[in-house]
Amino acid sequence: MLVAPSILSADFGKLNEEIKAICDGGCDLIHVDVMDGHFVPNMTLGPVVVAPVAKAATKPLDVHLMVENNTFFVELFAPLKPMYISFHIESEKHPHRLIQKIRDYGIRPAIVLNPHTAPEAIEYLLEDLDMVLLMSVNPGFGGQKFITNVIEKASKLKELIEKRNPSCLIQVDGGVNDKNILELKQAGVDVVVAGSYVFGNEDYSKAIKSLQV
Ligand SMILES: O=C(CO)[C@@H](O)[C@H](O)COP(=O)(O)O
Ligand SMILES: [Co+2]
Repeated sequence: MLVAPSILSADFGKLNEEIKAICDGGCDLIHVDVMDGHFVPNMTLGPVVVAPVAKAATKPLDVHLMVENNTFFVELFAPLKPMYISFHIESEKHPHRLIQKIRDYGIRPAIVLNPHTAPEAIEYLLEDLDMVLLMSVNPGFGGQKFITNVIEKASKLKELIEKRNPSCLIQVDGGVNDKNILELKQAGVDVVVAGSYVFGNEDYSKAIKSLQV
């Protein structure tokens, strides 16, 4: 299991130290939550803050867009060369076109599904994707309770992925911790995002390793 700590739960007063700590602690990716105050009722990071993060990081960035104007934000974040950019299917009228645009920047495209969205909604996009992110909380905030039916959803998505594009990864984001990690693994999940669990632990390295099952 790959682990992507979400810096939404980091101490922004010492962001550089926090980035160094999770990288030295053995994380696989650094999850960056971008919120616009429209698609979700919260606002977070722009490229001005994320640029020094990208500079300090020794692990690749995984940018999770929670915005209405996806194209605008893809153009803003592409110069930072993240490994992944993911956008919500619920906020995009032309997902196939946007996937190509992300790939043209040399970035791996991923799509995010809110808790109510069925995996079938993206069946005909799977061939073009490197990762699908299933939200296991409502997007907008860290520290929420894990929605357990994501386990069943991950198993269903896994079947579609086996049929359409076996190299596409499944990522789960929200409320992930050492109590639900094995179930996620068994359902076929490849990458987990963990914010409050990692940054709420005194030993980031220990917390990260406890999820690398
Ligand atoms: O995208 C989001 C929230 O919208 C996440 O990436 C959270 O930041 C995860 O935080 P925890 O649920 O792990 O505390
Ligand atoms: Co996220």
